[in-house]
Amino acid sequence: MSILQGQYTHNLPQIAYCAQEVKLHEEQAALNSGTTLSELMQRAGHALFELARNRAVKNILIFTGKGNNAGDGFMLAKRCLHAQIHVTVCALFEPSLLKGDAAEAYQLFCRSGGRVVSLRSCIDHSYDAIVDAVFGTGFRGDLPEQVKEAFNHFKSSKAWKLAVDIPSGVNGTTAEVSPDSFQADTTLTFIALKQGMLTGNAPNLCGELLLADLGVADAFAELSHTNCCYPGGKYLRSLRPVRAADSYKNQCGHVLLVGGGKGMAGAIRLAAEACLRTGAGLVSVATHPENQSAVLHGRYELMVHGVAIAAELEALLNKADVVVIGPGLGQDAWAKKMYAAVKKYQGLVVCDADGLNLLAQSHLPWHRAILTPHFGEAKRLLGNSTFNTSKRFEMAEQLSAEYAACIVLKGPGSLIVDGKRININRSGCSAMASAGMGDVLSGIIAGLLAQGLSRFEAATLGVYIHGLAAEQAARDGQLGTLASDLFVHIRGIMG
Ligand SMILES: NC(=O)C1=CN([C@@H]2O[C@H](COP(=O)(O)OP(=O)(O)OC[C@H]3O[C@@H](n4cnc5c(N)ncnc54)[C@H](O)[C@@H]3O)[C@@H](O)[C@H]2O)[C@@H](O)CC1
Ligand SMILES: [K+]
Repeated sequence: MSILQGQYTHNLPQIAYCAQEVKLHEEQAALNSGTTLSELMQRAGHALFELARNRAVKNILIFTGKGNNAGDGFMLAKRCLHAQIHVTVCALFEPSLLKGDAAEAYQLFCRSGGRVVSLRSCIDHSYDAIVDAVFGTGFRGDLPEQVKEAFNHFKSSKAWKLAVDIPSGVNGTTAEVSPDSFQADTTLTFIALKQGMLTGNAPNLCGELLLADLGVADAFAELSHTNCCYPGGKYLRSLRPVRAADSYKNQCGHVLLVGGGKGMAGAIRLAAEACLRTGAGLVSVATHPENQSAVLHGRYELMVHGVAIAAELEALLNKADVVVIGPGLGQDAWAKKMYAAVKKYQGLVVCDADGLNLLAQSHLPWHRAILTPHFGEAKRLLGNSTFNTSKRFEMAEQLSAEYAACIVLKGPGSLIVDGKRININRSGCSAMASAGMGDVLSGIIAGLLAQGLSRFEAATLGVYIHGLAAEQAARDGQLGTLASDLFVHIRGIMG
């Protein structure tokens, strides 16, 4: 099927752009491909129509806005009229506000016999599909009240919900999400992936994500810039360390995990076991003397040291290739002594949990570290910074610059930022809100670092393995997924 016949794909590219970048270059990309923006709008309408037809939609409601996103909606509506699909277009803004290609699309719809209606006249009917053609790449800020009212009215409708380009309410550049945004089952996005759709709460609002490049992908890629990648599973799996047949344990890296304050043996044990399962050759634990036998119990591959004073820890640090600090560490005097000793360590460090909370008290950079904050920890690390912390990209980039570290900002669509490079992880539930999940992630990343992966690779592959293992564990049908349920899956994914 050619582009002109409305092609779209489930195979998403491994690169994403700011929504502004798409807006900036779409016209030139069209010209360089021998076409026009008006033709692109027709292609967008055609792709939407093919998608609706493949779903055997019979009775469709389309909400329209005042920009070109609405133009795509009118193109879809016109095709529905011609195909004798019952279509209702509810204009949430006066059509007289439409300009250029969108105004022309509206005229075409009217000339085909279409009429727009108000929200009041469509709320008492039911539809098998509801389409959001209100805002796309031009959206900023919060949704206007009449748009919220329309979306809220159909919130519990069982209709299939399709977002045109981006669900209205999602900022395609920053990933900020307005309250009452459109909750799509499917989003058909155009030309290129927009980074703001891929992280935080935005992926939940997009539902299944499809792409129609409208035949201008190559021209667009030549014109546009991005430092944001969206690596696929095949690439990520290619990063897995491979063990030579004649290797021995001392060649596979030695990780030292520091944590487990009084009465908190579980977190460090989870992190240490994740490290073993990811393939680290030797795994040592430095924990409060009270926890020594609890951490060792049942996992005799670990070397567990009860450590009371900094000098004991320093001796262990000298033997380690990679250090993890934070799981179950606490913030008492013992924890502060351990943290201070690790902060002086010159090698690679993964810092999580209370390690991050102690770091937030000093705000000192940590070269060679990977920091793995969730949203709350990230806010603490940024202190009294006044910028809007719902902007995930800015937040992660600022953390990376301030701490000179690689940042893993956890959450659905985890962001991995190292200097100027940004990855968005594809796995949906890398930071499931259950006890111990973060500890397992820090252990996986350290295990990968120990086997020679770069910070960026270890963080990227680590988040992928963790997310995939969590998804697989959840699919097993347990009531709640336990962090330790991930272990068996980690082995499978590591191959
Ligand atoms: N011919 C073209 O230019 C093409 C455009 N495309 C579509 O056009 C879209 C982009 O079009 P536009 O640049 O017109 O942008 P939008 O259609 O997203 O709308 C922008 C309009 O909404 C207003 N607006 C933004 N945020 C608002 C808020 N919080 N409250 C109230 N009003 C707000 C802006 O002032 C502007 O009038 C894409 O997402 C895509 O769907 C595609 O069809 C490809 C071709
Ligand atoms: K939309």
